[in-house]
Amino acid sequence: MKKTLTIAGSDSTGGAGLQADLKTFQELNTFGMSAITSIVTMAIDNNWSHDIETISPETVRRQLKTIFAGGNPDALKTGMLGDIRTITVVREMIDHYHPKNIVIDPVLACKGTAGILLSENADSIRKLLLPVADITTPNLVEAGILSGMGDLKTTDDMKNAAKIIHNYGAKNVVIKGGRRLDGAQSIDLFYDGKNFHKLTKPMIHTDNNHGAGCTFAAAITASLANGECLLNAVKIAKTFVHEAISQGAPFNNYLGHIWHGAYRNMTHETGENT
Ligand SMILES: Nc1ncnc2c1ncn2[C@@H]1O[C@H](COP(=O)(O)OP(=O)(O)O)[C@@H](O)[C@H]1O
Ligand SMILES: Cc1ncc(COP(=O)(O)O)c(C=O)c1O
Repeated sequence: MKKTLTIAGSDSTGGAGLQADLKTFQELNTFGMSAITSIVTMAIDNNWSHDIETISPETVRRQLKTIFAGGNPDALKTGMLGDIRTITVVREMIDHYHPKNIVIDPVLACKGTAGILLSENADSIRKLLLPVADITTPNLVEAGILSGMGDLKTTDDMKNAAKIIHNYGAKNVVIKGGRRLDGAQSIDLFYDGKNFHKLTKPMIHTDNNHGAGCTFAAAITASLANGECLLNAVKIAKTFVHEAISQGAPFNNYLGHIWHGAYRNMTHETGENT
């Protein structure tokens, strides 16, 4: 049995965060485990504003010790992390146990929030986590922050940002253009330090996209655990999340969920990705 681990925050609505990760891990036939770093709640009486309560770094460390006591996972991902102290604990545990297949989803900006939620974490993610990442999966906003380039508007901007982020030590980078990049296609850009690959799917005109980023990174993680190469893992994840978005449903007036179970009913070729 292949084991997967997420180190991430809780989204009690079940769409994003560690809940999305665990569902995706299971859908892709891996045994999911989680270390919880924070609890996010959203306020219906305050325009769905997000509140983040962080779990103490020592509790995060104890969860990771508990998990690693069963042996290393076959792949792991990080999602929303508390603050620099949590990020430091995660790096220390990675240095101690040397797990393979590390996916860093640098969660700094959430859909449904006006601003950047965790911008102060950007520096520590850059310094402590990118150097140990087999792949990092920023969205367009996060790639702009991590690269220092600010607003990214074109695929050429994405290429330049990917190179800068690769130089910080991430072995591979996939920047999610998603709905933030204008056009009829949703374009993600994969960079392995030498070549660029564009991952393209038709844009879905929907607001039911909460959790898409978490799910994309979790599908990469599970696919790596299953022995796929990085490019294949990213292609599978693109198909997985595309199907999940296309079968999403509204949760309330502010939020629409994707359906993490959509991929299981597909015929499993990786689609038109190039
Ligand atoms: N409306 C959409 N139509 C098709 N694909 C989308 C859409 N929105 C997001 N995606 C895809 O979902 C994945 C997650 O992207 P995104 O939503 O930008 O991430 P995040 O949740 O981190 O902001 C990417 O593969 C992106 O291309
Ligand atoms: C715990 C948690 N992690 C991550 C995210 C980011 O979600 P998404 O995949 O939509 O970017 C959210 C968004 O609300 C969240 O609550």
